[in-house]
Amino acid sequence: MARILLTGGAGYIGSHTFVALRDAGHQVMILDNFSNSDPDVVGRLGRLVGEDVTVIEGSVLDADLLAQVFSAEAYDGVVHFAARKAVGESVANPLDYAQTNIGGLTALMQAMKAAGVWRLVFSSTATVYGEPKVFPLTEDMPLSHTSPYAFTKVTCEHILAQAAQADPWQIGVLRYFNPVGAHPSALIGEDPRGIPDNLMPYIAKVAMGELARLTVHGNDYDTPDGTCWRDYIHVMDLARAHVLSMEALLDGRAHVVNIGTGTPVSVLEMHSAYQDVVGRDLPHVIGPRRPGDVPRLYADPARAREVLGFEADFGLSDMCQSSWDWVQAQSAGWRFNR
Ligand SMILES: NC(=O)c1ccc[n+]([C@@H]2O[C@H](COP(=O)([O-])OP(=O)(O)OC[C@H]3O[C@@H](n4cnc5c(N)ncnc54)[C@H](O)[C@@H]3O)[C@@H](O)[C@H]2O)c1
Ligand SMILES: O=c1ccn([C@@H]2O[C@H](COP(=O)(O)OP(=O)(O)O[C@H]3O[C@H](CO)[C@@H](O)[C@H](O)[C@H]3O)[C@@H](O)[C@H]2O)c(=O)[nH]1
Repeated sequence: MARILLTGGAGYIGSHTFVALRDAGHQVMILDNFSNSDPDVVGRLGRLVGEDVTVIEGSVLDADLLAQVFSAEAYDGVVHFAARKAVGESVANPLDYAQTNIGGLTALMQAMKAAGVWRLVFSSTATVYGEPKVFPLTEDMPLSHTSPYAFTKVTCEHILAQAAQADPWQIGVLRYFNPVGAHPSALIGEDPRGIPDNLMPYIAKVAMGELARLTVHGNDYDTPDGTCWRDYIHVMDLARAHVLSMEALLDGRAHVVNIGTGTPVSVLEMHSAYQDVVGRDLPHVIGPRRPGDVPRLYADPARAREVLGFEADFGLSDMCQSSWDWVQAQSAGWRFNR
């Protein structure tokens, strides 16, 4: 049993990881400023783990708060989710993204260093591979960036590598591919504000009748059906990867790994799989390409298997089913009464 702090633990991936770490027998605390999450998630996490959950409300940019947090409790490690993640918004507000994502990491690491807490799991992304030409993507490929958001994650990875040269850090970098789906209880899931940018939440809103139709962003890419390939990973699998990552660090095994399934899925294949789960046609039209999209992005998952023993359990229909259960539960409003 380890004592673990999750920054951004009230968010989409953090909340699922909280449950997975608790289920694995660890003691877990959350630090979150709720800038992109609903405080109601705290009650729902309490239901899932069967006892009250307390969240330290505040920012990873607050050095005084971080010093208090690390002096109040002897943590064995930290999983750092807290960040801003909207690519388009990062183009409009690059300074905010640098401040939260890079400044948040350095503030956290300074506080951890002062407290002698050296184990850190970091949320990275497939977007650090830039516009790759060779597939599947392996971890030794060069890093680059096509947005301020990606720049912050590439920079964070460099900072982590440099810090590990200077001090006895044990760091796990997880490069997530496309996380989707929700907890089978439908108590926690992804709750995008406004019109979703991402494919599965968008299809879910079409299925709910909240949006009229999916626009497929381009069908003239160099893929079999002309629509972009991505490597979608169930958030339950992703959450489990964090447990394995932290346990590897407790065992002295630092790592940088892709977390994906290794199976590319096109936009039209995703649309079709969601239709199968819902049991009816979901309207879609073909639109122009979305600026900045890369045609293909999928992982070589071999290193995660070798280093962490991680392999995805869930397939595309499980991902769609859990998303569909989640959005229906949200809409029915019975999530608080279960
Ligand atoms: N969801 C994805 O598609 C995806 C893909 C690759 C990487 N990531 C990375 O994974 C991490 C988690 O992503 P997510 O999808 O769960 O995002 P999310 O927005 O749902 O969760 C992030 C959480 O961090 C909190 N937060 C933000 N700024 C904070 C601050 N200054 N101090 C304290 N808390 C703060 C938010 O309130 C939120 O609860 C992020 O670092 C993101 O960049 C996400
Ligand atoms: O309404 C929509 C939304 C998306 N797409 C397409 O669906 C695919 C997937 O798009 P999306 O779900 O937005 O994911 P990505 O653009 O791959 O980006 C996500 O996945 C990356 C990691 O792979 C993260 O870095 C990003 O933050 C995260 O938004 C792309 O081809 C999009 O053009 C559509 O055709 N119509």
